Amino acid sequence: MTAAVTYEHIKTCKQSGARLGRVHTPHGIIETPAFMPVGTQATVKTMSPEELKEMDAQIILSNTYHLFIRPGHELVQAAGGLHKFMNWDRPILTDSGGFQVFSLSGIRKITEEGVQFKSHLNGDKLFLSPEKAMEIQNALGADIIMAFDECPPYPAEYSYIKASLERTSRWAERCLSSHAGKETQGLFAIIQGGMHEDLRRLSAEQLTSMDFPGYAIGGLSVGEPKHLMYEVLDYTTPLMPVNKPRYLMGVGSPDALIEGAIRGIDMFDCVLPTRIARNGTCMTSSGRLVIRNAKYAKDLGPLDPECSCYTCRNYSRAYIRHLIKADETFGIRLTTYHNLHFLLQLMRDVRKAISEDRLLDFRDAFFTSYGLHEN
Ligand SMILES: O=c1[nH]cnc2cc3nc(NCc4cccs4)[nH]c3cc12
Ligand SMILES: [Zn+2]
Repeated sequence: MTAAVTYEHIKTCKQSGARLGRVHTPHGIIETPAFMPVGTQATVKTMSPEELKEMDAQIILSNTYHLFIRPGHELVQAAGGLHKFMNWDRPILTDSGGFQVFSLSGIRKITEEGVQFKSHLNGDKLFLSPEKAMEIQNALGADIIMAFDECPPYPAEYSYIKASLERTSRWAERCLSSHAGKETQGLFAIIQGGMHEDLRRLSAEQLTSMDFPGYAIGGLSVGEPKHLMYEVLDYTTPLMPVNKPRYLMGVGSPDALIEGAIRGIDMFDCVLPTRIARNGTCMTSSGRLVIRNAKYAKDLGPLDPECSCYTCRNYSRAYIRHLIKADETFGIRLTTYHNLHFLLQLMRDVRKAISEDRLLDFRDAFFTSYGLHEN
């Protein structure tokens, strides 16, 4: 039986080594490199599915941890699964919950079996394990699901990171066996190993020997300096199979998306565009713009003169600033729409630059205009 999720390599950029590809899933094809908007609680905050399609979001993310504690994966399953529940008929990826347990719930205890923790909502004692994470993600029905892993804290002792990645590999094995027979979903493993080349190699070897349909790089975008993240990518992506999707978790900012693509990454996700939109910070072609700033009070121009999105075609900075200052939800909808469109458009431009073998030139031009000089 053919795997539910497969990678099709289209071409490699002659100038940068970045690759153009397609990820085939049961709910459609994803042109890569791709940015995935995050819809943690079964919604990309304030956006409708129609608006997400309008900006051509190809795939969105949702979170196992959040949907497990509320409304519960059984309810979503009874509603026909996550696609039906949230009226999204394109691909969905769910994270496995491990990372959210560590970043959200206070009390927790890690054992070989799994993780005991308290719900950050009501303090209920809960438990997640590789098997439980597979049961939940199977009930939710996402096209791509993630193995249950531990993202070690940053920084952490070498010995802790080594022991943790070895357990993550044993957990990956358990995910594979409990997922067996449910090939309607593609199960990706997550490479750990902190910022150590030998440990990244060890994790990659252990996981690629188990033959997953796709591989993610975890343990990054956890507070480390950007140059360190790029260094880890420099020696980790070459360890990953060329014929499988490569997903960098939790990244990111416009510069990180471009630098990640140059290093062979195919898929990215980040809460940044939606999160900063809620306090009125916008990504524009000449850098970040904080709309609350008084200098925009009478500015009747668009958020970004270079942008063709719904927000920039119909509303002024003065109007959006007024809405944000007045705490009007429509203001957040307009900044969210623009920020998501900005990153989705950036990835369309990246794919075009790869197809024309000029991604390094594109990066230099983008960084100059965005105000990112080599630091
Ligand atoms: O190793 C990981 N395993 C599974 N999920 C993750 C999600 C991740 N998201 C970020 N960074 C983005 C952030 C989102 C919220 C706080 S940091 N880094 C991440 C690492 C992992
Ligand atoms: Zn715009």
